Amino acid sequence: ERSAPRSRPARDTAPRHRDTGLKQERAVRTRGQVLDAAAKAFATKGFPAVTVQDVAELAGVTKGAVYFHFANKEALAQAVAEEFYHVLGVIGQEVEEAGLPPLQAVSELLERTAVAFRDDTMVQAGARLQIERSLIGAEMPMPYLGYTESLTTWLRQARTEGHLAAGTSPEATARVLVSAFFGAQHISWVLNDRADIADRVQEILTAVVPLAAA
Ligand SMILES: CCC[C@@H]1OCC(CO)=C1C(=O)O
Repeated sequence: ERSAPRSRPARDTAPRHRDTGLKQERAVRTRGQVLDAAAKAFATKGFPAVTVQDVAELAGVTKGAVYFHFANKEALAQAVAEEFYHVLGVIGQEVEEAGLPPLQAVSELLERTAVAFRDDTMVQAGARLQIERSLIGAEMPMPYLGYTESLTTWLRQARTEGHLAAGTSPEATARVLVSAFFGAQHISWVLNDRADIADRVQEILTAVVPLAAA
């Protein structure tokens, strides 16, 4: 006769679930530490000179822990560049949520971005990696266009609201602002490690925005 099915004790999911949760938490934390270390290394030494060992040492983890999260140095560069654009995106969202008049939003975006370039290692690393993109044998995010699009949207809104000087192109003005910002942050980085970038960006805004304003 068929044996009565053995009643099995309910699987005790708590410790395992808790254990998995802790493991996941630790993995997420380690990934963040590795990414921050990679940003510091890329920002200060540049992609070609950085080794995975450098990143492991800066993060205080083993090389194996780095390779657990990132297949190689190129993957680290891609992840840092993606995080760079995530940071720029958050700045854009914060300015959007501030509900400023469009020309003020343009200025606010560039002013906050200047501070991020001065103070945020992830941003500094992303900017340097984009300059070194031809040395990185991996697909890197498309630079400049997302930022230009954000500025163009606000400048078109300014035109719709009659705050743009007649004949001023929102698209061209956005490209001028991105080019000027890109150049200013690079020059500031070379000359004084971006200490004066906020002042340089203020000069751009003072020179360009009034010309665009109606
Ligand atoms: C914010 C202006 C553009 C920005 O400045 C440096 C850099 C690096 O690629 C940028 C980008 O990719 O959008």
